[in-house]
Amino acid sequence: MSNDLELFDVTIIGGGPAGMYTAFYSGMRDLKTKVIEFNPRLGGKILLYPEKMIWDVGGLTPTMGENLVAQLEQQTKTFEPTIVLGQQVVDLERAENGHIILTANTGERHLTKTVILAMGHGIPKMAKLEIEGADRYEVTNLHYTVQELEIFRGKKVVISGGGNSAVDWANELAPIADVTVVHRRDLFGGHEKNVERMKASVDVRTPFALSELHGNGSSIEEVTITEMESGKQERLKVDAVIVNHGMRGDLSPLMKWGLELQDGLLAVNEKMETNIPGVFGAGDLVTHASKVRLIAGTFVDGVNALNSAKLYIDPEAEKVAYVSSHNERFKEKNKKLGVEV
Ligand SMILES: Cc1cc2nc3c(=O)[nH]c(=O)nc-3n(C[C@H](O)[C@H](O)[C@H](O)COP(=O)(O)OP(=O)(O)OC[C@H]3O[C@@H](n4cnc5c(N)ncnc54)[C@H](O)[C@@H]3O)c2cc1C
Repeated sequence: MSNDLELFDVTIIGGGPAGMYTAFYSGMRDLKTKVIEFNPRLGGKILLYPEKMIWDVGGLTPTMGENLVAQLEQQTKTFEPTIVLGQQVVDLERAENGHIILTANTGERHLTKTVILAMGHGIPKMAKLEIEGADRYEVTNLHYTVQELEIFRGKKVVISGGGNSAVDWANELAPIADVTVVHRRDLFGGHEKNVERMKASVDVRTPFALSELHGNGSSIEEVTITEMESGKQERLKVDAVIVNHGMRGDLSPLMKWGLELQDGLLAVNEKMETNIPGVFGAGDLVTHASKVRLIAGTFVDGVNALNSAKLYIDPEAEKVAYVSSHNERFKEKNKKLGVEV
């Protein structure tokens, strides 16, 4: 059944920051590696915020999302892993010899000794604004992501939502636009510093919900916001509305594959092992006692998952890779960079 397929040591499902960095580290540990990503390009959720500044990745001064994706992509390709784009893995089964066969939505099958699941929240879909007829404005001034900051310059922008993304966009837009944030609770998600910065620089309306859109047929001109308890309403003039009500992904295939979830996420232990031998998890997808739900956290998960995969394949292997300066595989590469080793 699987004789015709090329065997890989590690197959990583998901090409976001967790999957990309894990592929690089897999090369450092000399494993034959494949990455399968549903989207036509690598980058994961960072592709949703190409122009946002990222401040909290160690060793990186503030970097735009798209630049971090470019750097990660370059690093991912260091050891020339096989990268498969545009395929969603829909099935995972064990072959008779213990290897694992993955099947994609295209029907293509992939054979591997181990799997690292780095699927974030599955194929993410933005939670839509639950106001009738809102979808007609999606082609004009109702936005679910911010691809380009400049289009909001000098505009009256209402942001609906109170999570990380809403706070981040409010801060990014504050210097160039007149921003009002509408949120149904008083508490906001995200770093405390960012929340403080937002409160100091934009108009924050809580506890309010966006309840009506008033348009001229093609674009929104005003919105009604309603106070949660009193029902008191206000109308605000707007040039653009940004909705950040979170993302909904579908992780139900994981259960079909026999994987255990906890709080809707993939349950892993401190070695990033799932309940299925040879299958590991990393990144936003997983939950464990010391999970850090940030890009930096995905890197640590990825290293631990990969080291566990290495030991699964070869129980005699070193537990971790040596630091990169001691890695044989970098000697040639250092020479090409003109660096003495
Ligand atoms: C607006 C916003 C701003 C943020 N800002 C920051 C910040 O400043 N600093 C920070 O540290 N973090 C930030 N984050 C969080 C950060 O982006 C995530 O923690 C990170 O992207 C998680 O990486 P990941 O690889 O685990 O998952 P993801 O980035 O979600 O990538 C998962 C990938 O898996 C793919 N996939 C899913 N299912 C399948 C399948 N079945 N088959 C094939 N492919 C599949 C998806 O298409 C996706 O590309 C922000 C998030 C958002 C939304």
